[in-house]
Amino acid sequence: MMTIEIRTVGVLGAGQMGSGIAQVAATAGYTVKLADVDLERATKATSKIAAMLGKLVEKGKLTAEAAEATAKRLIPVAGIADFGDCDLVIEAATENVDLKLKLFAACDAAMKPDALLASNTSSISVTKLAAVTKRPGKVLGMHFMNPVPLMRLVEIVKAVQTEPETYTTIKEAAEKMGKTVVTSNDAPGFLVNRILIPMLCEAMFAVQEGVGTPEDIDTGAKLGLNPPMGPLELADLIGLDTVLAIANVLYTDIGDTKYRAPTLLKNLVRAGWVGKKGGRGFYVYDEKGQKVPEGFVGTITLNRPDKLNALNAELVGELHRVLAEIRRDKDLRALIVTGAGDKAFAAGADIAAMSTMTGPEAKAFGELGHAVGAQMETLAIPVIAAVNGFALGGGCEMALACDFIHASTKAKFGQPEVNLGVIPGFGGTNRLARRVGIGRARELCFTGDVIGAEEALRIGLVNGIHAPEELLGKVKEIAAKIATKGPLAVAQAKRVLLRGLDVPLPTANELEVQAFAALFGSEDQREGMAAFLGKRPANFVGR
Ligand SMILES: C/C=C(\C)C(=O)SCCNC(=O)CCNC(=O)[C@H](O)C(C)(C)COP(=O)(O)OP(=O)(O)OC[C@H]1O[C@@H](n2cnc3c(N)ncnc32)[C@H](O)[C@@H]1OP(=O)(O)O
Repeated sequence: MMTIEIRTVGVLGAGQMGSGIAQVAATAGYTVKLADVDLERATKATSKIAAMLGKLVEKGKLTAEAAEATAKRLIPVAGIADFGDCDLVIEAATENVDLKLKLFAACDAAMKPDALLASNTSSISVTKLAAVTKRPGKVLGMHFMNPVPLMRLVEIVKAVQTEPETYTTIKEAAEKMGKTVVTSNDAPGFLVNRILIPMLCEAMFAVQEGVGTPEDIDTGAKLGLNPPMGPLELADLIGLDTVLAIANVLYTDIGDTKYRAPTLLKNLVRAGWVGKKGGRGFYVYDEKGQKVPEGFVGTITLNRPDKLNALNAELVGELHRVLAEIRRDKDLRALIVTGAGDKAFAAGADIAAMSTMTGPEAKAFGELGHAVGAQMETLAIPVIAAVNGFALGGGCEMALACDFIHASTKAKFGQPEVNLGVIPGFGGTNRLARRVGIGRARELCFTGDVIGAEEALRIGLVNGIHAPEELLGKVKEIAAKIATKGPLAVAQAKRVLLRGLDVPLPTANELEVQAFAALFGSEDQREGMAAFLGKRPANFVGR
């Protein structure tokens, strides 16, 4: 039987997999028609692929001419109806059997009779897909790995109906795309997932049964077996919902309980913790998808909401004690300070308590406030104020003692002590002047004016403002980001920035040189630079 010569490839689905397939097919010299639910999505994906090709040119991995020619071969189309002249269509839609059956029937109706039809499915029976078409002999599975341009494997899955010529033609096409082919008969999970999914589930059973922590299981697998990634990290990357769906296919279709999904996996998916794409799975991820070490960010909440968290000696003393404890905690990498309730960070020192203080008592109270400020400034870890409402008087001063401030759009700042016949006593005068400049500090301290979040942002008192319901989440993201950096480096940066304020510039620069040099030879310096050169994320340990 004659087989078709492949010149034009249709790719259905412009997501990560479909775009990757379109890229490698166009790079191999095929004309590629890329379709999704509408032309806009297909066009966006095509532009993204062109940008990706541009990056390869920048890195010297592709010539500008080759990138331009490849981009020209990529044609976004409105939908399946445009696949009429395609010699091969590769379906790369969401892993949903009903959807794929519908798309297969639609492709079959739109395509010329001798064209071949492949699915990128990772688990759905290709035999079942072939059966809804009028060309079952020309159907097979073409399971690419993610990310398609980088992963060398394509798993070709023969449906029961697949004709030998179809297999040969597709194998040649995959090889022309630079892939190594392995061949699987149509069985649950095919080859790769039949091996992979039980392995990932076994790692999850180990967590579920308390055999080890996710970190130890992944480290054990990486260092003991040498894969680039641990099983739980990989499960998070694939998506726990996808892992569960494939595990369910294996269990249902093979019928052996050894393929059952762990309850832990089901619960994580029920919670919406589907891995990297959802920001949380076995690990927590920041907005860039970088793993955030958990337990490294602490939060102190000023908790006296009925008095707008006004700072009496008891609360300030407690704050001092907790900060001393935090100083001894070797695991923490960032600290957040915020206020309880939705109205105040802290509305100042407690006026009722201060109203009866003698001069010496006020001195002791002021010294206690200053001791807390000094504690926060000299902690090795960054302290971030999340100002959720009023930060007046001592409240503003506590925020100023933090390394930097983010605030809710509802926040209000001020040093209104002059209204009470006193002045700021917890460091407000000088820290405010250092933060916003002497002129603005003078005006705020002399008038007792209260300013809103926008103005605080404008004068540089706060670094960012956020919707009230988003404030803590945003600050946690910043703290989590800091927690992924080298703790020794962050500590030195904090120390030099603080001490540099009090000395002449040449001395400050000398401090910087000393701190810079002191970091060399640390485990973290070696790890950070090796990670950059090895093109992998760094794993800092704080030594
Ligand atoms: C060193 C540091 C020094 C010297 C200082 O910090 S001096 C204090 C500087 N701060 C202030 O002057 C602000 C005082 N508070 C206010 O002006 C207002 O409370 C407010 C504008 C912040 C909010 O007003 P409002 O929404 O109307 O709320 P209330 O005033 O009714 O407050 C609710 C309860 O909290 C008590 N409160 C508020 N701030 C303080 C404070 N700094 N010290 C003691 N108690 C405070 C307030 O009295 C209310 O209590 P109750 O009356 O309900 O018992």
